[in-house]
Amino acid sequence: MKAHELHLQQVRLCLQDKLLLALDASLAGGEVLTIMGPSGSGKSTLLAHVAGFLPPAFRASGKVMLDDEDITSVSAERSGVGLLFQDPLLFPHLSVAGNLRFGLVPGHPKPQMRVEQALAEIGLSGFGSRDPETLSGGQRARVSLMRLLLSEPRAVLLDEPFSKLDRSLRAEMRQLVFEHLTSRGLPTILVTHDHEDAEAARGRVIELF
Ligand SMILES: Nc1ncnc2c1ncn2[C@@H]1O[C@H](COP(=O)(O)OP(=O)(O)OP(=O)(O)O)[C@@H](O)[C@H]1O
Repeated sequence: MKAHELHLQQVRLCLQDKLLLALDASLAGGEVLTIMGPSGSGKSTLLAHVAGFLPPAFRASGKVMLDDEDITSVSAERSGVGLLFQDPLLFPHLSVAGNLRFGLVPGHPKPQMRVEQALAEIGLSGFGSRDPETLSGGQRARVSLMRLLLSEPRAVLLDEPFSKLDRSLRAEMRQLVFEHLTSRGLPTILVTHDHEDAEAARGRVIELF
């Protein structure tokens, strides 16, 4: 599997002409960069910028490069940047298998087989026809992760992805997420308030102020 690289080149984000943050960072394939900092320091805004949907109230300079491609202001859908948030956003009108199939890259040669395999990879074989609401929080989180992976992203942004999970599930989910992302060579930016997340990510930590 090809490893990708993500480069934030002298990225500066301003809100009403006031500098919110300045960041210069390169992420190799499989590397997780953790961003921490107090509420309002700009963590989610940074992710929004990398995902290409910076709200109009902000001004940005610098470049976001994915491999050799300039993806500054390119939407995540088009740039191949995958997102995982606190709440697993599964479509309620689709079955678990339907949700996974939705993530699958268009034109996949064997969608049914890939979805079955994906369910097995997250320990949910036989759950394909279930409604997402009938799953536990941890099961929904795993489906959400797998749907992201099936879309074959080139980089991933995680915004507090474990904060809504029970403490007991958090460690398990952290391990699963980081194992999958690093083994696929995906550069990842993790935003979190939780030092245990940062430890599990085993990468650099940048603190915003
Ligand atoms: N759409 C917007 N328009 C104007 N200002 C905004 C907008 N979104 C966020 N802000 C402001 O930008 C600053 C950074 O917000 P941001 O959500 O990035 O912080 P954060 O570090 O992610 O905070 P938290 O840890 O609470 O999620 C805050 O002062 C916030 O009020």
